[in-house]
Amino acid sequence: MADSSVHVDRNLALELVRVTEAAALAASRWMGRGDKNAADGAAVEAMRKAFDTVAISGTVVIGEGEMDEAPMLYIGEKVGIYAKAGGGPEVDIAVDPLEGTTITAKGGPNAMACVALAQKGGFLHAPDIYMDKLAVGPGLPAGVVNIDASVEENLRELAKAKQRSVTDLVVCLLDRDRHKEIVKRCRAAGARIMMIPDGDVSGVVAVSQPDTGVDIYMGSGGAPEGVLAAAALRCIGGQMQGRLLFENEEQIARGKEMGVTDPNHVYTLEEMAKGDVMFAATGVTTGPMLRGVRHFGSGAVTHSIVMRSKSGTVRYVEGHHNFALKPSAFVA
Ligand SMILES: O=P(O)(O)OC[C@H]1O[C@](O)(COP(=O)(O)O)[C@@H](O)[C@@H]1O
Repeated sequence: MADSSVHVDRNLALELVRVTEAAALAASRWMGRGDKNAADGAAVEAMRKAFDTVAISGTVVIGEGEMDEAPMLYIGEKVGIYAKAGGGPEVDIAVDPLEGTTITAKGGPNAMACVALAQKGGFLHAPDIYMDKLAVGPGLPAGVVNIDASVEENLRELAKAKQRSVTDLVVCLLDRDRHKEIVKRCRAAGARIMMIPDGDVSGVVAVSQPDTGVDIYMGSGGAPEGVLAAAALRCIGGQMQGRLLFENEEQIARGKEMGVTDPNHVYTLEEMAKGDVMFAATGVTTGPMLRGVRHFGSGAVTHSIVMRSKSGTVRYVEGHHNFALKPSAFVA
């Protein structure tokens, strides 16, 4: 194995942004056109192509599915300049080329293209099932909330740590029937709720961004999205716990193949995304963290974030794309 210090080269930050920009530009062409599969397909294809020019030997560990169900960016696929040639930094990659396919199809807020990168073995190999998630922002005592504690207890402890009342807290969760009980209990405790239609990567990340007003994220969503959110929180700060929600024996067997020995294990942030981690995302539609792609005939403007756990640096990048000089970015 190569020297781990070169695994996540800081110069890769802008390379990652190019990858998420490509996916976002392609997906944005499908905004509001009512076809979530076309939007997703365009993002996947553009992201896959963009990876061909990134100076890594990458392995997709969180991707579009198994090799037999996804033609591109499937779990185990090798990507990057050195993938075939050999050499280069060996890294693991987590992708969600379009986080918020339905949002994009409807022209709603908060869809984005995301990528995370870690040293080999850095990411939890999460099967494509649900994960129960609990997240709070930075600057709080370790273990202030716990996935095994009750909703009421978590709200009480969080309010105490923030020196506020429970009525000041905002809980973010996906608007799903399965969350009715959590919603009922949060409301009964006096907390306020922010329901999002989709896109729990940005829902979780919102706890680390004071501007969003979100204090805590609760509820279940995709496990792959949980790992991506964990990668982002490792960089931007915050606490998160996740528990895989296996629904049947088949899923447990699949989990075992992927290295999950205890189906009830509660994963910490570090267990989901450990070591030196980078996270990049480009907005497809506008949300609290990122502006969506803005098209203007001969070009487009993209807004991206890229961050790294080792340095804690968070960069926002505005890309001005000229379709006359870069026709590949113009994907109709
Ligand atoms: O819609 P479900 O089944 O509740 O799944 C929740 C998951 O779907 C999303 O809302 C959006 O996923 P897509 O991008 O695949 O549409 C994720 O952010 C979330 O983790």
